[in-house]
Amino acid sequence: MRQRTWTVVVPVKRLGVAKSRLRGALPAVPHEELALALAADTVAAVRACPAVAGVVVVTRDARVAAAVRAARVRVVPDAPDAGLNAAFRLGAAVAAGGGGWVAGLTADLPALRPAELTAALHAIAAGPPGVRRFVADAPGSGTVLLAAPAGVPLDPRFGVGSAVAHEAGGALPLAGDWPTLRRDVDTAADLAAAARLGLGPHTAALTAARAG
Ligand SMILES: Nc1nc2c(ncn2[C@@H]2O[C@H](COP(=O)(O)OP(=O)(O)OP(=O)(O)O)[C@@H](O)[C@H]2O)c(=O)[nH]1
Ligand SMILES: C=C(OP(=O)(O)O)C(=O)O
Repeated sequence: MRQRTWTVVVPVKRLGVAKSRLRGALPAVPHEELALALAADTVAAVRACPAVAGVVVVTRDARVAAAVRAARVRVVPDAPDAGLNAAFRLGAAVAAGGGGWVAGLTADLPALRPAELTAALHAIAAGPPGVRRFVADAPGSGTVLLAAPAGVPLDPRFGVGSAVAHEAGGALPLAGDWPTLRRDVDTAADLAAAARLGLGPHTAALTAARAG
């Protein structure tokens, strides 16, 4: 897919309350730095994907907004402040203005490789027309990516058990060997698994600081 036909929505929670299950995973690193690094690496990988025309980051956090600002990134204040799905809906409404495909992606994918995201987006666009698709996380119960064709509402149902919820809502699961896309980081064990895949530079710098 050579054309940039996708807008990707990435909600990021306020750093002080984000990724609470990960708190203490890197004892020498302030938790907010770790949460910020995960988001920064995720957004950088999305920006590097040739299929992506734009990124919409939905956040109330000024540090996140400052860190992700770059070409093709639009920061939208999480004005509803009503949870992850409300943030996805807001971002999707903004992204729909682009007129292409819209994808919602979680911001906790620090090992994400642009080539894997590109492959997943390509598979979605080449699949059955008019249908929402999702990519489950590594354990299979959650969702890392939900995609909707132009004109179809994203209808996000993220949260515990979201893979079942998305399928029940009519989205089709996408099979594919994309370990860095599926590797969301909720716990210290997830972070270790992501490190084995290869972390993006922001998160890698923090884990290196711990080692040193
Ligand atoms: N803008 C926004 N983003 C959110 C919100 N809730 C979660 N997110 C983001 O959505 C992604 C996936 O959510 P979770 O894995 O549940 O993250 P979390 O709520 O920060 O983590 P826990 O506290 O451990 O449950 C993370 O990258 C969060 O930053 C929200 O209310 N608003
Ligand atoms: C937000 C989700 O889950 P988790 O918090 O486990 O990443 C999800 O998978 O929809």
